[in-house]
Amino acid sequence: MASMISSMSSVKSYGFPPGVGVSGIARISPIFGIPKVSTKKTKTATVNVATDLPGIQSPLEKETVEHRKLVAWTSVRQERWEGELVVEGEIPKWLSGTYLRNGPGLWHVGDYDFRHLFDGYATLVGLHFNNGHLTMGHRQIESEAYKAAKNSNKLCYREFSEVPKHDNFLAYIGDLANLFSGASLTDNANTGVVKLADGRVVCLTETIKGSIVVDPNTLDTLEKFEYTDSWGGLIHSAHPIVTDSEFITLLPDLINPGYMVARMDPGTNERKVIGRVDCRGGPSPGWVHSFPVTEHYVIVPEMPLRYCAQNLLKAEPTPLYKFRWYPESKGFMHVMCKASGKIVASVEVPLFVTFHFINAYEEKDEDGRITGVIADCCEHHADTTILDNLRLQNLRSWSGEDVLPDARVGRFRIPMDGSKKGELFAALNADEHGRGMDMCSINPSFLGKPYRYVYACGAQRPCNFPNTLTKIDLVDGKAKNWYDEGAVPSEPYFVARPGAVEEDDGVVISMISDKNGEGYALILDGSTFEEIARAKFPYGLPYGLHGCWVPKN
Ligand SMILES: CC1=C(/C=C/C(C)=C/C=C/C(C)=C/C=C/C=C(C)/C=C/C=O)C(C)(C)CCC1
Ligand SMILES: [Fe+2]
Repeated sequence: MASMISSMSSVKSYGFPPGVGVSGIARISPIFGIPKVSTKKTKTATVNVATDLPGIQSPLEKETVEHRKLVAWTSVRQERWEGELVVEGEIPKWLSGTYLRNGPGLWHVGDYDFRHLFDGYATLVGLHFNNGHLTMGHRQIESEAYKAAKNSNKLCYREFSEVPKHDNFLAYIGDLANLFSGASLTDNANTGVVKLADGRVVCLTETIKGSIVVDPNTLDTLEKFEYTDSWGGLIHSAHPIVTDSEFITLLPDLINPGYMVARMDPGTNERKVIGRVDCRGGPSPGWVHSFPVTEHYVIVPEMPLRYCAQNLLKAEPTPLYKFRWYPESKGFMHVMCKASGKIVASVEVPLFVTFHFINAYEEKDEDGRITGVIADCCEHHADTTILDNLRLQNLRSWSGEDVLPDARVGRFRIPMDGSKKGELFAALNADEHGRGMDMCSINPSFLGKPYRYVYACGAQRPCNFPNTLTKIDLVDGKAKNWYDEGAVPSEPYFVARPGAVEEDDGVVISMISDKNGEGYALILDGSTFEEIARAKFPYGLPYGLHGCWVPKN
């Protein structure tokens, strides 16, 4: 263990209560009153050693960990760590910058266990690449929700499925009022992380207040990202479109069912409205976890899995949490012109369930006229079961059966000739990626343009969660798959080689939780999809959702 940590290994002190570090090098903060972690001293550095940590996991976690060593679904063992990793293989020298990955990594407060993957308090992991060397750090995001839970040892804000318990009826009524004002909603920014064109790095979730600026180098929580406009709203898409020139976001309107599409200029905190889409079905807007854009259009999906005000008010989770499946309300895809805000197409499409759009682009005829829009997503065959699969109990208690619902690259074709209906079909035979498909990335230079390659998590069955990394060639309809038996890889993230011409010239970064309870950073060649390097973490980390790349300088 110690041999993994070079003399550069250090964890800086940020004024946490005194931990167990020696000489001011290693300091950790026990999470929520959990006993302190032991450290061992190496010849050159003090490191936090991740063995034998009584009490570091909650009772339920301890029980399940005994059955299976995988730590993807167990809380992060300490608040922070930082150090250099030993690299096996060779990291290209051109890979210079930081890969940040965010996700819900802490699923309990005191003795209370959260129930759903999406409930956990945000754990930010940074992989800092420099001249072939790799330093890793992780730390908890200091949201109000996290700090309040830490201070009071109980849940204080409404998370994805968890609601604070009320001592009496009056407190319950107060909480309902706070729900309408947004005061009781969480700011636990546990879903993604983006680098804005002006250099700020923001962690995000679906509550607007859960937008938090972090330092990509130290992983410090810097400040809340406050919007200076007066659009208000409580929720937005967790995945805004962020490039070096644009930031586009979607705000569902739960009162007059629809969506506001807005942009924000670099260096500002002010969203400016591009336009509005009125819903065509249902009593409420469809859940918009993400949406795609083309060069000229914003594509607004209206999924029959819709926000549900009644479920928002409930104290106990419903089968679909804050959402409801309304098949009779149908599904629609709307196309809005970025420049004018006008809706240029709005079509009914077959029922669908998707959380992650992959990309979209415009189809043109031989005269260059736009005839249609293609929008690709990770589509769950119009089946909401995946939400239930992502309950922690299900993830932790896998018995070896094949229980991961099928998913595919769902391709929407939206005609631009005024037709009323659009199509939805599989872009390739889903057996190529084991009928598992989610957590995707592309070469960001191809955003909104015709493209060929998708990197995602696929499946080698039997499994209960996507357990492979897959590179899909949408032109040949073929996939290359990476698999490590018993391991859970997180979203593969493509970083292009500077000066690259080919779409897949670059590397793919993922973080793996392996069957022994350990974890490593994995670097694959973007073209061959072969491993080129890996670097073991000091201990396995919890699963994470989405990442971003922050180039040096
Ligand atoms: C906190 C509140 C909400 C929060 C919603 C959140 C945090 C939603 C997060 C959704 C994510 C991370 C979806 C990811 C999907 C991944 C999949 C399907 C992977 C599949 C693998 O096969 C609201 C619900 C907005 C309500 C207010 C309170
Ligand atoms: Fe997501």
